[in-house]
Amino acid sequence: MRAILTGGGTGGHIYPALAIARGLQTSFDNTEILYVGTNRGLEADIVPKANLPFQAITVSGLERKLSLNNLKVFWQAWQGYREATQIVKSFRPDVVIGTGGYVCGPVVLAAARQGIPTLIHEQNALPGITNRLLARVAKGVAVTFEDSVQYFPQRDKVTVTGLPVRPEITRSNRQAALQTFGLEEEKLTLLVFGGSRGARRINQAMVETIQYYGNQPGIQIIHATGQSGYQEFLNEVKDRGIELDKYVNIIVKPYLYNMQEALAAADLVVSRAGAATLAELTVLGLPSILIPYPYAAENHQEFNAKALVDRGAAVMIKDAELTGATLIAQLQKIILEENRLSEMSLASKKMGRPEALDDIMECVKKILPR
Ligand SMILES: CC(=O)N[C@H]1[C@@H](OP(=O)(O)OP(=O)(O)OC[C@H]2O[C@@H](n3ccc(=O)[nH]c3=O)[C@H](O)[C@@H]2O)O[C@H](CO)[C@@H](O)[C@@H]1O
Repeated sequence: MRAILTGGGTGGHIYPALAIARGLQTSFDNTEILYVGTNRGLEADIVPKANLPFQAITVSGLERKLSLNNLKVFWQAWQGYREATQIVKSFRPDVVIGTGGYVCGPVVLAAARQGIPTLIHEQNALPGITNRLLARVAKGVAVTFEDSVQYFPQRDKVTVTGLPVRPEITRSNRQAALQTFGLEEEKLTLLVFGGSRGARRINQAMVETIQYYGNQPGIQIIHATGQSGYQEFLNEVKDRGIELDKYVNIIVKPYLYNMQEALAAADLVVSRAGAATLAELTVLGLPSILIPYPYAAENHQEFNAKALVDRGAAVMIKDAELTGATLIAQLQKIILEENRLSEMSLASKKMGRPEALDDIMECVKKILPR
């Protein structure tokens, strides 16, 4: 099996592509993979580190408002398309898979025009522009959320597969995880983080929240501030006269490298609503309070959050409404209401798709010539 994978810009498009690459390597014989991205996207750094061959083409993203710069973008897209055509011709893939981001456009299009089976994977409830356009030419469309099916008029091509999570996420054990953090088993564990880079707004609300719950019996908190927000958070805590080291039930870290353990320890999560995070929460059946990042493209995180809220798996607080007080009020409501946590947890688990990678592999098999 020879496959080209493409997708990029941010980690959100690259990690699913890497998971799919691993899936192909285990599901098909003699798999040879080529990853096509741009030199400016994060993929140029991440993909070679994952030991996959990488080739770059020239493309850049369209500005969402009318601008002269977009003329240059169109020219580059044309150039990128010609480069992609050459790459596809010389690599001769059996399949081309795109996971979103503008680099997918020329690559999937070039493959489709050469009659090569193409699959796209969409991570968000509100599909990105590139994927919406590519759905017309792709042979298969795999989506993460049931809610995004409606945006693809080509219904018969669409399969709801979910988003593959890192394998270690489902392998961790609660008891061992609590031990790692030095936390107690009979307390409710709240995990708070704001996506991979942290979220300043969440950190600000957490100052008051930590003061409220500090040394309260029955609850313990793990809070990841994000690398860049760590010092600022500590300063704000100090300015408020809070002595963090006196709170035995609060752990503050810049980043959680062992997220699988933090999730295993958690009973309730407060976070942004990125697709990877939500896939992890639902695969583990974790209830959550979601605060969508309002500046994500086309506000897609709010659509992601809504998918969980509509099914009773989460509660949403809009970023603009987030304060220490609104967060504490929502937390108290969920914690105190009888059976609320277990009902949310059940609803979350129902949305989880532990077999996402297998289902994507089925989509690949379906589009290959018999
Ligand atoms: C800001 C933005 O536009 N983000 C987008 C980006 O998400 P991006 O990949 O940045 O964010 P996600 O929320 O999807 O993923 C964050 C990942 O970081 C991990 N983590 C986080 C904190 C920590 O301390 N340790 C740790 O390991 C989480 O477990 C998760 O796996 O692409 C996704 C898929 O297109 C979109 O849904 C997101 O909206």
